[in-house]
Amino acid sequence: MDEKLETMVLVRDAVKTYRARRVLTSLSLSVKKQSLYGLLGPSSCGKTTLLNCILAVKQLDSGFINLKVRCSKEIGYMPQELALFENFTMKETFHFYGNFFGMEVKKINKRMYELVEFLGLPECAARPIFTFSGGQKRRVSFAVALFHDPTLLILDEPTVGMDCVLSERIWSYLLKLTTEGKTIIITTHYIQEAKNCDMIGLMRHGQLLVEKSPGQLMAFHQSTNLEEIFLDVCKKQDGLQDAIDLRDKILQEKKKSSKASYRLFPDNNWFDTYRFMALLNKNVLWLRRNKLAASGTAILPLIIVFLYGMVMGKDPKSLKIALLSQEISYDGDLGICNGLPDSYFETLNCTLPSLFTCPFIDELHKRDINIVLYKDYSYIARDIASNKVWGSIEVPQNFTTALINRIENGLRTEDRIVEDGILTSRIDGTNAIIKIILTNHLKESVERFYNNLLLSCGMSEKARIIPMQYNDPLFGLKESAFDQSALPGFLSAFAFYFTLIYTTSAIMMEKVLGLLDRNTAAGMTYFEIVGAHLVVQFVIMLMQNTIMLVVFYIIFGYNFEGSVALAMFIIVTVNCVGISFAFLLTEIFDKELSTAYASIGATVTVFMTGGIIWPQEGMHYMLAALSNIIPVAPVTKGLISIIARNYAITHPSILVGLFSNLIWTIVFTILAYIVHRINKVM
Ligand SMILES: Nc1ncnc2c1ncn2[C@@H]1O[C@H](COP(=O)(O)OP(=O)(O)OP(=O)(O)O)[C@@H](O)[C@H]1O
Repeated sequence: MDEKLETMVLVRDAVKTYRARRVLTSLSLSVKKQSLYGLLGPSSCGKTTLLNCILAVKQLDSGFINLKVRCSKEIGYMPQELALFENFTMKETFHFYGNFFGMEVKKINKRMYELVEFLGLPECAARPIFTFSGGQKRRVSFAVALFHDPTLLILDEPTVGMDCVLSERIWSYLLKLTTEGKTIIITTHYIQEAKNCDMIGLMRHGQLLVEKSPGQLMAFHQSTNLEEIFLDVCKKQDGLQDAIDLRDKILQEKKKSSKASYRLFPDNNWFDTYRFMALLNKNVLWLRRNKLAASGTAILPLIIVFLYGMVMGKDPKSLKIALLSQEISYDGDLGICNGLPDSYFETLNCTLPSLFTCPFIDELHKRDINIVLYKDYSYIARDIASNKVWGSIEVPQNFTTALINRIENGLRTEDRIVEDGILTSRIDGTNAIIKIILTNHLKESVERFYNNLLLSCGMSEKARIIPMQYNDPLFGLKESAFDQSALPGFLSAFAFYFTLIYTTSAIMMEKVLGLLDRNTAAGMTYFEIVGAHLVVQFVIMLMQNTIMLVVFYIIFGYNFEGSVALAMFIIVTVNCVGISFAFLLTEIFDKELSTAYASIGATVTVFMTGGIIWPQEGMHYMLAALSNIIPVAPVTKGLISIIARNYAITHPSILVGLFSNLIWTIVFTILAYIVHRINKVM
């Protein structure tokens, strides 16, 4: 059989819907080997969708596609979008695709010079592509499709943005390629351009209206103007619209029972070392080219951990408290309390040298509380409202005498006198942490003041001691510090966040630019994308984890009881959850912004449910039960066990965390793969 008459691409009864919207309706098309096939039609008629289905980037709902190629290497695809790494130079771009297709370096260079010359591209191959003009960028994209000398070329509007001279050159080059054995499918809006094609397919509303050679079309419609012919064909289709609608209805019914089938590339491996290495080099090169993003992977963790070390858990200093003492006259300062001896209580003997307001104030000063004297409560209320003071303490008029009376008379003290000897405080509740800290300081100050007072009044130590003794904790620090105890939780949440944002941004960039589709059409598999990103991500996450551990435990000196290697291992498992979740998000969303919102939402959820900001024991009981299975939450307990308790990997709290991370990594990866498959069909 004459090879030229053999069919290279055969599409039969292709039906494709995007959600409920039908884009291809029972479309059949056949492209002969070594021919130039022009697929023409108005915008949105479904040309790109058809090409994507031919390239197996998308799947038909029903119908049949057969390609006479042995592997994806035999196809060259130029998408409508640029689909180029614009930070790469032209040379790097050609080398990436050359390596991707397993070409030798010598051959890559030879091909590069040929194409640069033919397409009139800038001589300086070392210039990044973003410095090129729009037309030059399109020519680089065209060159990429031709680069590995494929047998079947699929070009989606290659001449857009090119001047008529260049466009003419490209058409004659394409014709020359067909004489050299190539088959070409080309889409264009410029209908007249297609007069050079061997065959023209006129598409409208997802259907192929006509499939004839330009000569046949012109003879049949007695016109040399393809645009006129196209309009003529469209008018006839409009006349037939009712019949077509009826046929569509029948087809819809048929579609439910028929399945799509493909005969594509039998030897398209799920993993190819050339492709993998090219992708890996590309990821490394991308980091080298994007110095800002690369340095961000180190600077962001540094900034965040330094901020944590400098901000979290530090006691608020010089908090102002209003003092309204009816014992001491208001004169704007605390001069009346000046001159207290250092060993005040030892010389006091329940009386002099001053009123008891003063030693109490002294205790507050020792805790860095700033006392401001007031003469009237209305001023205090005004200043609390405007945040000038954090609360108030009121000292009754006979505070000193009432206290002495109470100490001397014990249980016999009258109620009225007991009341006169009681301090009243009112702390602003708008900031819960300051309220807790101030209340604690007040309690400690009163306790110490009262204890010393009892001592100075000669009360025996046995009677003075409060019936509670606080021993050192078994684990953790004696002085409970929020920053120390919250650190394991923050470590795991940060590890999740850093990997999530890096992975989502790297993949979304490629997706939005159309690079994922271009490379998928060129044979790149899901496993190769994931693998190549994992290798780079692994190095980055080890660096980020090391930065966090070094800054927290060496520079800031937080307490670390357990094994650093085990902590690192646990954090790496959190990274794995972050990466797999990132893959899922990038499959679900098409826009970078949506992925960013989802990443922030997920990180906030990890912070809220991981017992980091507030203990899990305080959660709603249903959520508290769920927190044991929410991603990352269980591992926080495991990290606490390592960092504060020096437990081994065999401890149940650590095993549960590891198991949870393993399960979530697997679940997210499987879900990402399922959504990836669904996206092809949708
Ligand atoms: N992923 C998608 N989800 C939903 N609708 C889509 C999707 N891709 C394309 N469409 C819709 O399908 C229709 C056909 O789109 P397609 O890109 O195939 O048209 P086209 O003929 O190539 O148009 P143009 O010449 O303007 O590129 C359009 O209405 C488009 O909005």
